[in-house]
Amino acid sequence: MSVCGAARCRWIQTRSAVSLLQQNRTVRRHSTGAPESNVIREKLQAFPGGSIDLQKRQESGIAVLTVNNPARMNAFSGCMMLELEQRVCELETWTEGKAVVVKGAAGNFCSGSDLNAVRAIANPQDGMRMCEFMQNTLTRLLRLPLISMALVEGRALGGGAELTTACDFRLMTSDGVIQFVHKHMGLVPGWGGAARLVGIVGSQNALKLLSGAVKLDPDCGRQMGLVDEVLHCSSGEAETLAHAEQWLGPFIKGPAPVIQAIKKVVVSGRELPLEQALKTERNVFGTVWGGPANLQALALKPKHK
Ligand SMILES: CCC(=O)SCCNC(=O)CCNC(=O)[C@H](O)C(C)(C)COP(=O)(O)OP(=O)(O)OC[C@H]1O[C@@H](n2cnc3c(N)ncnc32)[C@H](O)[C@@H]1OP(=O)(O)O
Repeated sequence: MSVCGAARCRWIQTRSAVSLLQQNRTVRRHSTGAPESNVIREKLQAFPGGSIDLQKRQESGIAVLTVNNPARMNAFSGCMMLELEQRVCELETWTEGKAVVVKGAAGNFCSGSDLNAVRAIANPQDGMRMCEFMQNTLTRLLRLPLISMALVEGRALGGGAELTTACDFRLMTSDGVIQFVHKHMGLVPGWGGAARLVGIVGSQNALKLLSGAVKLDPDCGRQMGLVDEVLHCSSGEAETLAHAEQWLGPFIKGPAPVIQAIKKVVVSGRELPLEQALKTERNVFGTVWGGPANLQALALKPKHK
């Protein structure tokens, strides 16, 4: 990414954090004086491997974000965590976009954080820094003005299961498994997955999934409300992705500014206290009222002229 792009990323990150939840007013600093986020960035940089690939399809307005580290079942290396932040940043400024599909490479979703990296930074301070970094990135992913979907083929384990909860929808292939394996690792979710899971399935179900480290198959996932659709397709990744894009079809029909506005009012309704959510809704309404799509729709209703 260019320096300009990186600066814009930081600006957007700051702006969205301030405008939406008014969090992080002060930059926490390490004893060296460097911002905490830079301390963990340097540490994560030391763990290479894999990539986070982004393909933006201008014609459909759908982006495909791929967690790509098949030799380690798509586990997140440190560099991949940093790359995810960059990719999310690119999506934040994609004004023509409507949706993003998050998937794993080579028929698996993601096996969480790379256990080699975890081992090397296995102290509470670095653990908390890494979690804060991933929480920020996944919160930004969930707040994108794009409709997001986790497409779970194969396994979504640990941090991989948490990643699925940072999307608006979850689709699973019939061989898919979502498992919050943290308990088996002597851990709890730390990338915001527990908080989001409670929001999606309720505290009773979340407690069962986390304390039982339940291997959730697609049908149980649907019953619990974690999974929105099960895809029964057998001809490989491309066909599965095509099915997922087809599923998104009705929700992304229409102009990008309207789809993005819809997502924005849902995010504010989901996250903000009512008064603030209502204010945001008015502001977002103002961006589409009298806009091209609105005027075009009015022109198609001659009876009401
Ligand atoms: C945020 C907190 C977290 O995410 S904690 C991490 C949670 N994740 C885990 O505990 C998953 C650990 N992995 C496993 O249990 C198994 O590897 C799973 C994914 C079930 C696959 O088993 P199986 O089909 O037998 O393959 P395998 O074990 O031989 O794995 C293939 C190669 O991939 C690697 N791998 C897998 N997961 C990770 C991981 N999270 N970090 C680092 N490496 C991972 C395995 O080590 C194995 O590599 P290699 O072929 O032995 O070099």
